[in-house]
Amino acid sequence: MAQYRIVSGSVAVISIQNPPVNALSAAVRNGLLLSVRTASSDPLVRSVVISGHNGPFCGGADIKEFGNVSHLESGPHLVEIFESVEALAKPVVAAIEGFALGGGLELALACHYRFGHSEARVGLPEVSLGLLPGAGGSQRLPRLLGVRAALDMIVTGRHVAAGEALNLGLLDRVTDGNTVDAAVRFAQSVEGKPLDDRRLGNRPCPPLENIDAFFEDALNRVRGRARGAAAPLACVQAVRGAATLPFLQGMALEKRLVETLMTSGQAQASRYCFFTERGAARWTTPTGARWDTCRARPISTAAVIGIYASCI
Ligand SMILES: C[C@H](O)[C@H](C)C(=O)SCCNC(=O)CCNC(=O)[C@H](O)C(C)(C)COP(=O)([O-])OP(=O)([O-])OC[C@H]1O[C@@H](n2cnc3c(N)ncnc32)[C@H](O)[C@@H]1OP(=O)([O-])[O-]
Repeated sequence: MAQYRIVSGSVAVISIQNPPVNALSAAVRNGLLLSVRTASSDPLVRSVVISGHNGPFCGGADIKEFGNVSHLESGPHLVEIFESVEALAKPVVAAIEGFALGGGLELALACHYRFGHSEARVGLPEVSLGLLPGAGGSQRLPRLLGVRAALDMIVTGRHVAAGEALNLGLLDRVTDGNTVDAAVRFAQSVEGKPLDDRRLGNRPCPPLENIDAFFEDALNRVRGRARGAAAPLACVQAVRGAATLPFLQGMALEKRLVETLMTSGQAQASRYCFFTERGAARWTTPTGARWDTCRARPISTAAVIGIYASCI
């Protein structure tokens, strides 16, 4: 569930393997933490690249595990894994192809550098599941992009294309070629360099003028759009924590907020919608026709039926 290999003599490549979207299931989380610890203790390893197997980087936490305590507790928490990544004394480069969403982007934010393919997209869509980024995203993203850009991404949950992510500073490099190869070459080029200023948890959030007025306005705007949804308001509260609290206190606030949302009826309903929308697309008929094998029949003739309404 997380493949570990050494390339170019000194670079450990950790590849997340959980098709189809490389979701961070308990097995992946166990494999990821083990791989990070192996890379940390392996004297041959001087840098690390984290990638996704067979296309996407990572579609986030495994939504199928939500509400299932045994599953959630059968692997380390994402916050613990991401703290280990960020604290590693060797540079860690995220090689993002396809998409890095939710916990997948939070993993990339815990890395010291982020490479993206030109067609990749990133985002924190947790709000669409009635949640908020619950593994450091609400605290690290504002420290990287500033409050305004981070709040926009977190409250809307929108996907950001690689070009915009590069302009925002979310990606350090964008490539049209093989992202992992480019990330390996870059990782080698930064081996031995200081990492303190690359650790987002160490950074203060860029200052924001009139912070109270800004967040009051943000809350009012979100209240107007959210129509009773709790998650968008909690997103604003979490980002305000990033702007006003030390990192660890902000992380504690994020944890309280996401734990409250996770058990809410709104989040459970959003998860149900997520899976039923996908289930509805996989229809079958009593005659055996299926969504994945049926083919549209060619239309050779058509008729027009008009309704003539006399007005005299
Ligand atoms: C801690 C952290 O802060 C928080 C708490 C989190 O991280 S919460 C999680 C945040 N992440 C998300 O919100 C991303 C949700 N996924 C999507 O937006 C899309 O899936 C996609 C990634 C853009 C791909 O679209 P697609 O059109 O190519 O394929 P698909 O048909 O949609 O999905 C293909 C198959 O993958 C399944 N799937 C997709 N994402 C999944 C996920 N995150 N967990 C589990 N299964 C997932 C989906 O149910 C379907 O299964 P099946 O029907 O085949 O059995």
